[in-house]
Amino acid sequence: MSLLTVQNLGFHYSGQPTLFSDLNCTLQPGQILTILGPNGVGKSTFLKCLMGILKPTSGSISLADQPLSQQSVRQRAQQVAYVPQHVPDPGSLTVSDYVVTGRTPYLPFSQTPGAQDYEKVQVALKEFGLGDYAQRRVNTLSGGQFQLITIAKALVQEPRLVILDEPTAALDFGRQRQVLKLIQSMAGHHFAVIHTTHNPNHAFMLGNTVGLFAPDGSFETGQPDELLTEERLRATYQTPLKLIYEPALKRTVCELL
Ligand SMILES: Nc1ncnc2c1ncn2[C@@H]1O[C@H](COP(=O)(O)OP(=O)(O)OP(=O)(O)O)[C@@H](O)[C@H]1O
Repeated sequence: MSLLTVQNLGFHYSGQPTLFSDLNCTLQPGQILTILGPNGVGKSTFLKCLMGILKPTSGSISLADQPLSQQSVRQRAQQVAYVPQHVPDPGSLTVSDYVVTGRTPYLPFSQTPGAQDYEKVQVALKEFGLGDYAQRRVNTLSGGQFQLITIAKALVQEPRLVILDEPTAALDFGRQRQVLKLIQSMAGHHFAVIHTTHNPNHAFMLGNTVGLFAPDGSFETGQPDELLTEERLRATYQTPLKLIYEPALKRTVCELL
């Protein structure tokens, strides 16, 4: 049984051309799917279909063998956490009060979070080295700090699948590594993770599975070393680049020329 099964998925915005029309993939617990593709090809749109935010034009999505469309919002939220590219401004909440909203799918109607929920928040914040930020107002954080907080909120949701749309976009080099290591650690704890990135090196670093959108919207999955050829990456990004096997790293790196 797969955790996630996507079959023949298609989508177009009303009155717009088709973005993708036959997208297929499966995901098991502990698997990481790194999604690459050019700007505007439909990566975020695909993630929104997975979250039930957008209704696919065709095809099907099942979570733990149950069609996504038959699951309640609460059921879905207990299984899947999503960190969008643009998170709505949470105003002047403290970091702690913002992150604890990740516990909402587990709280009985109109019940406020308790001590156990806040403990989970502290654990998640410490994981990011942000334990001291608990009482800071969210609207006083930098863009990168806020991005980490949104991932911490997804973690306290304790889902089976974590979907992250460009989680490293606002992060410095060190924080990027921290998030990639966190993704690896989540997979090690049997979470499945789907994330998008514009850096092919993230796919080579994580290994596991890569999903590549070609400029025409076709989508293929495979092992990074097999799927990410120079030819495919050049065609994807319409730019000269080179793949080099780096023995000291024991992996391939992608360099722009
Ligand atoms: N609500 C909308 N209505 C109409 N078109 C939209 C809407 N949202 C996105 N699009 C268009 O759909 C296409 C795919 O957008 P999407 O955000 O999924 O791309 P992406 O691959 O995530 O891009 P990026 O890498 O730049 O974040 C783009 O051409 C975008 O302009």
